[in-house]
Amino acid sequence: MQQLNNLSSGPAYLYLQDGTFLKGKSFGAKGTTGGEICFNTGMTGYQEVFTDPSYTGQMLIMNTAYVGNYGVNDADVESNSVKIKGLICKNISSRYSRMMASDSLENYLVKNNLIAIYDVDTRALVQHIRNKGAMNCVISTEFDNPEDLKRELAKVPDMAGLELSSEVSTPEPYTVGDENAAIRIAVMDFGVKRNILTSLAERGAYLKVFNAHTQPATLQEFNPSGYFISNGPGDPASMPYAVEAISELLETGKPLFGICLGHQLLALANGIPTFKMHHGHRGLNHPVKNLITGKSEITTQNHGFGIVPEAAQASDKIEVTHVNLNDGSIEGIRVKGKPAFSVQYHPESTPGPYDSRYLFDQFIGMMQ
Ligand SMILES: NC(=O)CC[C@H](N)C(=O)O
Repeated sequence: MQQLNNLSSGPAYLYLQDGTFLKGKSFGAKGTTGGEICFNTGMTGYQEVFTDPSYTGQMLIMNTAYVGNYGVNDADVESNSVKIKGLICKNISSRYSRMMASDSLENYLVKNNLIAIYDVDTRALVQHIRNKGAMNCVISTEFDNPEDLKRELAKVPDMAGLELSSEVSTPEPYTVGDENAAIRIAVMDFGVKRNILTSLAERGAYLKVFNAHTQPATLQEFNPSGYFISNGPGDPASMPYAVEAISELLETGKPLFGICLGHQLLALANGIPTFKMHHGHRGLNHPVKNLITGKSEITTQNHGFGIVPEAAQASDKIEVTHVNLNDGSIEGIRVKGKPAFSVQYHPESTPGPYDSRYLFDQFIGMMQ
C-alpha cells in the first residue's frame, strides 16, 4: 500500500456551456483546459480510457465514486500518451494498492500534464448531461469567475464537424506481429487502440499500420489479406478523404473490418449518413444483440456519433447485424455481396467483458 505525498487541494472550477458553474478541488496539473464533456460509466480501466485516442478533445467524467485506487503502470495504456483533455471525478483515492502498479494516478496526471477536478457531485452532473446533452466545458485552476471562464470556453471548438484523426494517427508506418505470418492486415490508423492491434496480432496476423491519409494504392503494395479500419476521435462526417479511400478498398473484394469510427466510415462509404448523438455511449456494460446468431453480448463502448438508423434499415447496400438493446441504435453492419463488416462498439474490450472477441476470429477466418 503506497501513500501519496500530498493530495493537491487548491480550488478548481468547472464551467459548462449552459452556464453551470461548480467549484471543486484541483488534482494533477494546473492551468485551464476545455473540450466536450462526456461520461464513462465503467468502474475500472481508467488508465486505458485516459489513453484511448478516441477520447481526444473530450473532458471526461468518471461516474465511479473513486478513481486512482489501483494506481497506474506502463502496460495498461492504449497509446503512448493521455488523450483526454480534462478529468472530472467525485473522489480521488489518496492511496493505491495493486501489485502491478508502478506509480500513483496523481504523479501520472502531473507527468502527462492533465488538469483534473475532484470533489464534484458527479451523479448530479451526469444526470444534467443526460438531460441536456453533450456540450463544451472548461476546468480551471487559474480563473474563478464565470466571466473569465466563459471567455476561455469560447476558444473551445465544437465537436460536430471536428476532424481529429490527423492529430493522433501515426506519422510513419510501423509493423506489429510476425512478418512471416500468412495473414497480413493493412491498418488505416485513425487513432487506433493498442489492444486492437494486439488482438489481431495474437491471432497470427502480421499488421502494417498506416497514416490516416495514406492512399489505397500504398496500402495495396503491402499485399494485405485484408484491411482494418480503426476507431478514432472526432466527427466521421468531417472525413471525406477516409470515406473515399474505404470506397476504393471495398472494390478490391478483400475482407474489411471496421471498429467504432471505422464502422461510421464504412456506413458513410455505403451512403448511410452519421449524426451527433445526444450524449453518446461510454462504458463497459452496453447490451448489444447480434441479429445473425440471436445472441446478446455485453460490450465496451465509446462513441458520441452514430449512423442514422432509418437510413441503415432502408439501405439495399448493407444489412444490419447488431442492435443496441438500450436504445435500438445500429451497432453492426455488413456490406451485401462483399466480405466487409463493422461494429460500433469495442470488441477488444480494454477495459471490459470478453463477449465480443469472436469478431476478431470472424475477421481472421474470412482472410484464411
Ligand atoms: N471510439 C471511436 O472510434 C469513436 C468514434 C467517433 N469519434 C465518435 O465519437 O462517435
